Amino acid sequence: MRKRIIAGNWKMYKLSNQAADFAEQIKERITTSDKVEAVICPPALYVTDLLQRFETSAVKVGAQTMHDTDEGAFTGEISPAMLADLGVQYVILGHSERRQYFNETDETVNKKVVAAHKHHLVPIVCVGETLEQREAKETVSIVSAQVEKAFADVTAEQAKKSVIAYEPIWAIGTGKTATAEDANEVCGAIRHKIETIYSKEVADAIRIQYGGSVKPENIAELLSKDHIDGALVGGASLDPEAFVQLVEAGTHVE
Ligand SMILES: O=C[C@H](O)COP(=O)(O)O
Repeated sequence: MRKRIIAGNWKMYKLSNQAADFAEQIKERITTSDKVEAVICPPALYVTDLLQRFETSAVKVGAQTMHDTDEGAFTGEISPAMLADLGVQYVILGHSERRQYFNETDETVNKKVVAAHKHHLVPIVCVGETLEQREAKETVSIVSAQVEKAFADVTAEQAKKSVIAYEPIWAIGTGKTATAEDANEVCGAIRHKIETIYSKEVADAIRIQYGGSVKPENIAELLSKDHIDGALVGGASLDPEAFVQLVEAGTHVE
């Protein structure tokens, strides 16, 4: 069975003392488990502090984005080499907010996925359709194309270690969740796409999360589905109690 992954994407929320309080509240409550891993992706400014606070905890730290080159004259950017140097293990790439507000494209996402693997960072590659695309029944073709482009030049061994987050854009921060059946169907289509690009072995190994208004109240049903290996959580991950409950669901749900 694939190890589940519950990742909190804090986006641009929390001041430093709030980030520290959160870490202190959860660090001893989340313990190492064979079934689930927990990742917090804070604003980049807090990465170092959280890495220290979680040093003896099972909670891992991820970044929300990065540049695709090791260094250079790119004011304001953070490189994969810098993240790896600090001990960051995960990086969210191609989140729909990055695509919408910061001009990220399938091509730039692909460069970042390749760069992440070069530095042994696990990419959480986000894909998802708009409401318009869903209504036009284009969901599977859109996410399949996003996956294909994101994984260009990524080896099978690297793909196996990757995480894909299926996040329907219309479900992000809206309180609307895809039904567990719909989410599972799309995650299954993504797994099938990975099988056609690589092999069944890679498709069986890669972890696919669902994201979009995931909360303690709806995570159990989502995790009970075959193709859903975890969640990428925005709003609910800001609350320590809710985050602990989400991770606990990862160990309890069959
Ligand atoms: O990265 C997380 C997603 O954008 C979901 O955010 P949300 O849980 O607030 O809907």
